[in-house]
Amino acid sequence: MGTTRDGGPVIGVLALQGDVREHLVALAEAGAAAARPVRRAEELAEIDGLVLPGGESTTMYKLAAAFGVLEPLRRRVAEGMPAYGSCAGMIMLADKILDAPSDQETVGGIDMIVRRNAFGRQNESFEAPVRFEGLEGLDADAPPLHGVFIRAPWVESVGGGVQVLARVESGPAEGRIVAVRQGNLLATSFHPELTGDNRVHAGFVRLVAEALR
Ligand SMILES: NC(=O)CC[C@H](N)C(=O)O
Repeated sequence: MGTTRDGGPVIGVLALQGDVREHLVALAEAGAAAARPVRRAEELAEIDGLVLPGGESTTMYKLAAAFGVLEPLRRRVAEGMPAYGSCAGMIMLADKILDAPSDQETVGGIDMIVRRNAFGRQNESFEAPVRFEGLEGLDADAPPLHGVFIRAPWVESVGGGVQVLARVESGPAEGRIVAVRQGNLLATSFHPELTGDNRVHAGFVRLVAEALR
């Protein structure tokens, strides 16, 4: 889908709820030709890739269903449109979720089980360095990302086609998966959009550009 545009890909941010503005800024800084909010199915047809922001996934799901954007979004993701989800957005991209209301659905696409609010009360919000690999510009030698975790999910388990990009490196949650990639789909438990370090967004912009070729 999508057509090549001069100057780089056009990337949307699902703008139903959550930290939309921060992602728009990060995408613009990371080299997207245009970054625009997306609320409706028609707008979804005009983008080359989509970011699903951080926020609250139960609300995001309900609004996506109410705005009639959930099914079209599932279709475009199934057709191969690149997408990146941070935190609540990661939950939205999971094929299966735990500790969510029983009627909460996702867009899906990544063969993983994600646990909401997984880090528990004591560790509800915290910051930690995250070494990230498997995305252009973010190999094992790159300086770590500053991981901002806010009532964050973790990835409980992944299927065979999913690449693990980062794990928690110390503390009680050591070893837990916090970043993954499956094909054109990318997800992080944490919020690079809140840090001013746009390397994950730059990697995503490149991924979208490559998918257009
Ligand atoms: N910072 C976040 O996006 C938190 C995610 C939130 N706990 C949820 O379930 O959607």
